[in-house]
Amino acid sequence: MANHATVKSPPEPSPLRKARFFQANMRILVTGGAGFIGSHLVDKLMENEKNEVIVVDNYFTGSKDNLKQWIGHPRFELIRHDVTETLLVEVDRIYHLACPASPIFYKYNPVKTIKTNVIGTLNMLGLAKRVGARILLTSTSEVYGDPLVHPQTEDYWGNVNPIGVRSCYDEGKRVAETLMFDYHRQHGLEIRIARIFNTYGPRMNIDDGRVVSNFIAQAIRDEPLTVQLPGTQTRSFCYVSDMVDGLIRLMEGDNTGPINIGNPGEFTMLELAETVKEMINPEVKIVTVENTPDDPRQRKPDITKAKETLGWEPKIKLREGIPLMEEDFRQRLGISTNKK
Ligand SMILES: O=C(O)[C@H]1O[C@H](OP(=O)(O)OP(=O)(O)OC[C@H]2O[C@@H](n3ccc(=O)[nH]c3=O)[C@H](O)[C@@H]2O)[C@H](O)[C@@H](O)[C@@H]1O
Repeated sequence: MANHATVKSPPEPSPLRKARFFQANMRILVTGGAGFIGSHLVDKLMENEKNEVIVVDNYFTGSKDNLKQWIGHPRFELIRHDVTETLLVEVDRIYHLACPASPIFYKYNPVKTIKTNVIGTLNMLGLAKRVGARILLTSTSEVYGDPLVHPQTEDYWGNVNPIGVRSCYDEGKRVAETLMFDYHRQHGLEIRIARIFNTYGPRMNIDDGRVVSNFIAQAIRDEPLTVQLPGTQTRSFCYVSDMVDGLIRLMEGDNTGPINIGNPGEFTMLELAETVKEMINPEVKIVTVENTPDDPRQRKPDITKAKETLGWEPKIKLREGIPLMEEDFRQRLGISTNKK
């Protein structure tokens, strides 16, 4: 038998060995990641090349448009999914944001809102337990209801109407917090709870219905700014990049929370209207309109805990944030300036 194998060429490496697999250090799920805060959080998480980000969203208030910069990116996945249904994905971190946040939208289908907060959070906790992920819930300043303590500290238990039109959201988030702590105590889950105070910035839905987006859109469209009565009610507005920074610090720190994340700069709604008028359209009218039931009269976060445990405090003042949002709204509305 002739031996033909005189010169042996090395064996071809298998296609699997040639392929360069992406190795994520951290696989992160963001529920509600196509929404306003969610999409800014995704932008920040994607900056880190070691992160792989999976977004689930049902697009009720979120939009693919907010994530168009990432669609097709090898470290990014987008899944149309409603958190009231179960989900199984292998992840290390879960940022659980999914829930409509604007009163108009969360009151539109209150039963669905409470299902999202209760069943949605149960499903995400079940997932966290199964895959051993750390989970962060974005709760809300609304858990304080119409607060009798001012500013609000995390140990204040709140003043919430359990049967009011806002309770699908307020009580829903309160149950979500309870579930988080029960899973923590009963199953040893790693949990984080952020209590988010009114947040604003680019990508808010133009017809979202919340006050900053309403006033900015109205000023640009030259329509009267609608201050809901009495106009002396207060809110404290946090710019979205500060919020995202706080959420990531909370997730990666070692305090479970709850921790208030918000900007303590407090304004009445009349002051906000005057500020928007002065900065965007000095000619625009300010009118007063009826309010909705159970509107909290005052709200301002005490952020001592965030400062001490996360080394976090907001950087962007309202007067710095408004022009950034104005620019985004003008682009989307296709209105360059008010003055002809
Ligand atoms: O913006 C947010 O992050 C919060 O928005 C809502 O809370 P709320 O404070 O009621 O938000 P807005 O609807 O923006 O209302 C704020 C105040 O502005 C007033 N408002 C609203 C809209 C408007 O056109 N004019 C106006 O004066 C309302 O009466 C209220 O007193 C949600 O319930 C919170 O969960 C969410 O975190």
